[in-house]
Amino acid sequence: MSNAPQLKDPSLFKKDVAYINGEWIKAQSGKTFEVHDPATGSLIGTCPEMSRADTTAAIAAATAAFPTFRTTTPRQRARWLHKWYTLMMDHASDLAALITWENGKPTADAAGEVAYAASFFEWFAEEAPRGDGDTISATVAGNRIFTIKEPVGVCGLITPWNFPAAMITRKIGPAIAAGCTLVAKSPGETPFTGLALAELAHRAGIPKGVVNVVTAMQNTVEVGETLTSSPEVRKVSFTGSTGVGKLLMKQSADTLKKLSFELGGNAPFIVFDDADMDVAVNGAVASKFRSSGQTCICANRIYVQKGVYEEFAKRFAEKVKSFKMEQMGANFFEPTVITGMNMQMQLASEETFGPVAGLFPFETEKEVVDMANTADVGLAGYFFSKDLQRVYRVAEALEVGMVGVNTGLISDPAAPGMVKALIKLHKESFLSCQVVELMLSSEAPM
Ligand SMILES: NC(=O)c1ccc[n+]([C@@H]2O[C@H](COP(=O)([O-])OP(=O)(O)OC[C@H]3O[C@@H](n4cnc5c(N)ncnc54)[C@H](O)[C@@H]3O)[C@@H](O)[C@H]2O)c1
Ligand SMILES: N[C@@H](CC=O)C(=O)O
Repeated sequence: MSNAPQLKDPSLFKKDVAYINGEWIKAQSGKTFEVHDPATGSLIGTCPEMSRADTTAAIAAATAAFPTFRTTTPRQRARWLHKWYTLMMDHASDLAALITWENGKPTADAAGEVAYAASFFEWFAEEAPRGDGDTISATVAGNRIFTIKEPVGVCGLITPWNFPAAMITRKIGPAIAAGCTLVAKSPGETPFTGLALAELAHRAGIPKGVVNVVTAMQNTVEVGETLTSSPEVRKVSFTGSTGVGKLLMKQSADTLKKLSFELGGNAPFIVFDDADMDVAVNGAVASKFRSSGQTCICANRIYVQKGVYEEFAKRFAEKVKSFKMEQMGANFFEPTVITGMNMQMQLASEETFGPVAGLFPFETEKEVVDMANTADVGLAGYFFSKDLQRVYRVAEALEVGMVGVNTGLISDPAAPGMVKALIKLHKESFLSCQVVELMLSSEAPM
């Protein structure tokens, strides 16, 4: 059975070509790889199996484009990003259809991803003109120190299949805003969405060589080695598994690259006795089952205080039972809730990355914070409580980069990863501290 969508604009579906130096080209070897619909296993199409030679050509294009692109005004780069954002929204239904086709996520999730992905271009268009330096008092009387920010250069971007659009745009947005050029390696399982985005970059008028997208499946390691060993590539930004992150960091050592990594998670999700039960149940559903439980910031261990454990488990399981699968089949795993978990079980220490929710009972705040902090990774965490003092205490005690309080959704283009950035208080009051990382070089004295 084929789920091939009828696109309103079929030219967004790019088969057998990738985007280098403003042109749609095949792999130099002529080789291709197959991409399959994860729902049915049927063939979607083929993509170029790019190699070291193709990646080197893409790096050369980005290197040649950089001297001119870095001198464009931030305002002009903001316009390009805005245009790209508008084109994404104009083609939102086609992009969502491509995402569902190659990734398998539900159509509502795919539509949400397109809006989220486009929001990175909108947000970084607004940031582009604000990459100013500082004025600092010097230690010598009468002197002042000025700093300016410069684009770091060619960026190598590597992204995963679980967000075929959003993980690419969250890297390209800041790169373009800062005046960097780039080579993106899209995920082998879901390359067509990234290629459709490249087509929209072309239509937005982004100069040739600024955005290059290479595709590979069998040659993934070779492409990664080329990006990480190239002296022309000044920064690598990677989202994916911790194991591959470690490898890329080692490979980048010889050329001393700047690195930004978003790696695996194992988020604790804590429901205290005093939580608003409706908010907590809805938050757990949103955090655990968004994108079928395949997000790095998914609730992985759901800790529920004993006083509300039974009620929470019943209401949460009822919600999950009411899910309607768009189709059933061998490639789907039914959303599952497991109660009575303990810390010796595998789910307590491993990222599940799927639609399985394990519920752990706990008694005291100290006990749950200790359990939450046993993980060897600390990407995100969530908790639900109406006690304002507990909110600040627990938010600071959790050893994670992002904390959601009374919310299960913390993805936001304005929230930097790996920083305790987002605290959403009960009754919608909102506290946040933002550290915006544009892809800029270290500040140089004027
Ligand atoms: N922190 C985040 O924002 C975030 C987002 C999505 C996924 N993830 C994590 O990623 C994992 C699941 O995604 P995955 O299985 O696609 O991860 P993965 O690390 O296998 O793949 C991610 C990307 O890296 C590429 N890749 C794999 N091996 C490579 C190599 N040797 N050299 C260069 N590139 C290589 C893949 O082709 C893909 O494009 C989970 O652990 C998840 O938590 C994290
Ligand atoms: N980093 C992602 C989620 C990871 O899978 C996000 O932006 O939400």
